[in-house]
Amino acid sequence: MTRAVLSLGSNLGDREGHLRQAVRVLGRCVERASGIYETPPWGDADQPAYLNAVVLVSDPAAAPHDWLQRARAVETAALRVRDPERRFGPRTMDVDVIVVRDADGRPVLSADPELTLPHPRAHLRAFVLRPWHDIEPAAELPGHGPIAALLAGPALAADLAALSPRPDLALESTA
Ligand SMILES: Nc1ncnc2c1ncn2[C@@H]1O[C@H](COP(=O)(O)OP(=O)(O)OP(=O)(O)O)[C@@H](O)[C@H]1O
Ligand SMILES: Nc1nc2c(c(=O)[nH]1)N=C(CO)CN2
Repeated sequence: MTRAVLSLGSNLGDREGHLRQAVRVLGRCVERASGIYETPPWGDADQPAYLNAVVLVSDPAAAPHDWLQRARAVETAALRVRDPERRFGPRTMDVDVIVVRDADGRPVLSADPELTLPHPRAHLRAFVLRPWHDIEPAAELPGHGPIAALLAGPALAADLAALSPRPDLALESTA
């Protein structure tokens, strides 16, 4: 049994459609989904704005690496093409595994480059922490403390101010 926090991002094509497709592909393991934010590109400014969201997922049968496999399946479903020249470049779909917790709620720690846990850049990314905080306000990022404190700190203030909630969009169908 593991639970995970997954970050979803898209800045090419039907961005909202890609995020909604991600939720569909992840299926019944999605426990909670955040609202959608419009966010300026991080790490490589010369690309369109992203839509970002976060989902909390759980599965009695999933090991930590299964979440990476599922993340890749979601990216493949959105026909993501990797550009080796642009590490943080544009993409139809990006799914990052932010944290994984075991059945007792303990965080899984990993230095494996294939699956580093927690995600090594999550603490720098308002586009991850803000939607995550909306759906799990008391969450902690192992090694960095409460996400509420990270969001209140000076390092993320400018990025946070540049995020725009998109209440006109939703991850899950309300029909
Ligand atoms: N926690 C993690 N979540 C997702 N991918 C990870 C993680 N830890 C390591 N990786 C590895 O990172 C590699 C690059 O993934 P990807 O192309 O999605 O990176 P990126 O989205 O460009 O950058 P970033 O990981 O900073 O968001 C993948 O091969 C994957 O195995
Ligand atoms: N705003 C924003 N910027 C990014 C994102 C993302 O999801 N949102 N993903 C990236 C891939 O590493 C690089 N930059």
